[in-house]
Amino acid sequence: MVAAAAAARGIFCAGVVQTEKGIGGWEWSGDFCERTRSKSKMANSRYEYVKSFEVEDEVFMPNLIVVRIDGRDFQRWYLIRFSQVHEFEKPNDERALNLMNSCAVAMLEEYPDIVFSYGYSDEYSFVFKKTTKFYQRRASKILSLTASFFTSMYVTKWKEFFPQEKLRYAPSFHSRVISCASIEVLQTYLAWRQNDCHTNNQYSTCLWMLIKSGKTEKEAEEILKGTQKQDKNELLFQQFGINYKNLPELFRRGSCVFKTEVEDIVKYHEDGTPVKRLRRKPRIVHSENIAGRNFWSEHPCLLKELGCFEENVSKIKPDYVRSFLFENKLMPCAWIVIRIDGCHFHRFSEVHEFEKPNDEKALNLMNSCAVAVLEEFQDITFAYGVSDEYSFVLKKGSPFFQRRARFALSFQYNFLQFQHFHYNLCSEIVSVIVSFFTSMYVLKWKEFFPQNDLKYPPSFDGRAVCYPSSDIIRDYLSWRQVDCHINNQYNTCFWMLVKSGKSKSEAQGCLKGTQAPEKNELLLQKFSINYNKLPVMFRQGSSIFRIETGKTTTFENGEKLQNEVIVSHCNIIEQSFWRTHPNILDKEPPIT
Ligand SMILES: Nc1nc2c(ncn2[C@@H]2O[C@H](COP(=O)(O)OP(=O)(O)OP(=O)(O)O)[C@@H](O)[C@H]2O)c(=O)[nH]1
Ligand SMILES: [Mg+2]
Ligand SMILES: [Mg+2]
Repeated sequence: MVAAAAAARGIFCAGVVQTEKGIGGWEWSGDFCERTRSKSKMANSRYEYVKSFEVEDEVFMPNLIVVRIDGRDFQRWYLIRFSQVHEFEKPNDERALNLMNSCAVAMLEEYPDIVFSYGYSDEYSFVFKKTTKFYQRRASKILSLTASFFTSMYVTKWKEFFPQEKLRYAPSFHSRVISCASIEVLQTYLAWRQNDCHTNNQYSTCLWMLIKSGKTEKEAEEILKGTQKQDKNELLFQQFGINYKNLPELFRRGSCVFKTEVEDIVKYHEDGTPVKRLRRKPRIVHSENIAGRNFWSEHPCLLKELGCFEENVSKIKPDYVRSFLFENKLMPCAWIVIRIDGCHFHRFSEVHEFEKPNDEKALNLMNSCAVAVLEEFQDITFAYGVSDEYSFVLKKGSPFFQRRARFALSFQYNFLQFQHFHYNLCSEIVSVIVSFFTSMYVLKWKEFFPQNDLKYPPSFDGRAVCYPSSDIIRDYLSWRQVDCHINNQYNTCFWMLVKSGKSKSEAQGCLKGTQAPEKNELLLQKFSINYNKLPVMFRQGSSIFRIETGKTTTFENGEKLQNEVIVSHCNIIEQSFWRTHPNILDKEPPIT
């Protein structure tokens, strides 16, 4: 396969690979209204074999699916804390918690398969109904979409909860799937999370009271070392006159959101009497024991969609907790691609009136978000984007800690630029990239569409695929560029025909079975369009990578060449591109 691909590269001309079969050796696999609306979606080219590296990650029945999202760097003290930068009140900021709750309500409104959720601090767990078929139960799709939609809501709703406070940088969340083999396991999971809420809240209440009373953080930590629950309650009462039980339920118990039936007035009769209907609406509840039999049995919808709790949880079994902490790892020493794709962007582009078939502003917005991703994550060496998708290539894996150490030595910009992934943790990498990208998309929207409001929050899904060699990673990228070309050529013809008065099905008929040269001919003859003169971004997609600026920065222990992230619209199938930029796939950036 690789040899075949290399042969195709050899006969590449003027930006388009021409073979007997067409562009990039692709063969037409079907005729559809718009190419990107096709059932198979991806073009059928000789590079298509790269799809065989994708692995299935279905969460099989009867496992219950829980997705937990967690704010990235909201707390970890060694990085700039999101909560500190935005001056959250200590230990609990009611506005921040209400914002989290409001996003959780939006989640339940958007995804009917989520039947229960529980959250405190910067985390939220979403429980899907036992029969869910959401995204064919594929773990990475579910976890990425959940993190993305939540992030989108968080950024969108920020102003509502923090009217005085500007978002200083893009918040993002990581997420993971916890699969619970039975309702008993789910019950333990919920008990575990609520127990954590209680323990953390009690600890941080004591800690911050001590700090506010004049102790240093270190002194306060020392005082609390080894204390039991009862000791902490005593400390609060004796020293600060605080009865822990009287603190707000929101802080002590966390919040759950689930749907209950409420009577809604839908309209009024002529005589003024209301017409009421029962509606299922998400409700926020602060229950003392969310894993208790009593609480669960009070809510028929939870019993129906998830099952009933046989007994109360007497002890949180450590073996169960181990399973909650388990995460899938990606293959070591492989190139990793994270491909993200806009969720239902066909609708999104219609609602936001994107130009057809290509909207320059929308593509530039995607590119700008991808640049931000490369600036944030040094481990990403290359990105390629087209339409509503972006592929991010992570450097062939060296161990996470080694990388951290190396970059710590050459510390050059601000801290934010030196965040790395817990290397092989699949859900961590996928969710963080998708979430950060989404955050950027919402934040940057006005910069690219100053006249148009975002009508609803966009979301993206993502997946990770490992490729063992740089030849194959190049074939992967070639596959995406061939796809870009095929879609663009088809869509350009299709929309020109439609704009000239043909119906969509007539346009489809005209293009049925046509090959690349015929489409170019059609554009030239009928519309005087030279396909190769169309904007290069539409024809070749966008590639993003770092180049050296030629400048250096001096540190105590040496010098480092500066680099910058650039967007380029070039042919990445050709050998010449990779020869000109050997750093991207072949060697690590030089550090002296
Ligand atoms: N008009 C216009 N539409 C675009 C543009 N970029 C992306 N789109 C739309 O986004 C869609 C992207 O294709 P897909 O990702 O396959 O479809 P989707 O609707 O996002 O569906 P899922 O990805 O399965 O959720 C295209 O079919 C277009 O309808 C653009 O620049 N202009
Ligand atoms: Mg899409
Ligand atoms: Mg797409």
